[in-house]
Amino acid sequence: MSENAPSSVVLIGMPGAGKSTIGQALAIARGQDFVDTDRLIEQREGKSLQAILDMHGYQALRKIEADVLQSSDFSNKVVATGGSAVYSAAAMTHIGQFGPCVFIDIPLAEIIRRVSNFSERGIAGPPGQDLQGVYTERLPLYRRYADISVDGSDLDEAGLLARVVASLAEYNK
Ligand SMILES: Nc1ncnc2c1ncn2[C@@H]1O[C@H](COP(=O)(O)OP(=O)(O)O)[C@@H](O)[C@H]1O
Ligand SMILES: O=C(O)C1=C[C@@H](OP(=O)(O)O)[C@@H](O)[C@H](O)C1
Ligand SMILES: [Mg+2]
Repeated sequence: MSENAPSSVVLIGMPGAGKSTIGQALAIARGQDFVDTDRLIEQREGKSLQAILDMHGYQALRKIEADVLQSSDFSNKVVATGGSAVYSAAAMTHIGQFGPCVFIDIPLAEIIRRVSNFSERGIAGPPGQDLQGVYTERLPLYRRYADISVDGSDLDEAGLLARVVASLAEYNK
C-alpha cells in the first residue's frame, strides 16, 4: 500500500446484493482494477467454491477465504468480497487498510428473490441454515465493518452504482 496511491473500495454484503456486478462497473467508473475475492480463492485452490464446500465444508471455505484476504495486496482496486468475508475480523482489518468498506444493504425479501438457487449457491453456512438465518447472523457484522452503508432498496444496477459513487464522494469530503 503506497501513501499516495488512490484509495481502494471494498464492497461487503449478502450474497446477491450485487457486490460482483456493481464492483465491476464501479472499477470502470473509478479507473481502477477490479478484483473479486471469490476468484482469488478459486485460483489459489484450483477448485470452484462449490467444490471446496462439497469436499471440505463451510468452515474450511471460511478459513481459506480469511487466509486469501489477509495475504492479498488490495492497493488501488475495487474489491468485491464474498458474503462470508465478515466472519474473519483479521481479514476485515487487513482489507480495511486499503480503503473504505461499503456495505450494500439490500432487504432480505429482495435477497431471497435474487438467490433462488440457495442450496446450490455455495453459501458458507452450516447445513440447515436458511437465507433468513444467514441474514440475521450477518447483518450486525456487515454493519460493524461498514464505513459507508448504501441502501439499495428499489434501485436498479445503474441507480445503485450512482448511489455508491455519491456516497463515496460524500465520505471523502
Ligand atoms: N440493483 C441491482 N444491483 C445489483 N445487482 C442486481 C440489481 N438488481 C438485480 N441484480 C442482480 O442480482 C444479482 C447480483 O449478483 P452478484 O453481483 O453476483 O451479487 P454478489 O456478488 O453480491 O453475490 C445479479 O444477477 C444482478 O443482475
Ligand atoms: O455468502 C457466502 O457465504 C458466500 C458468498 C459467495 O460470494 P458472493 O457474496 O459474491 O455471492 C462466495 O464467497 C461463497 O460462495 C460463500
Ligand atoms: Mg460476488
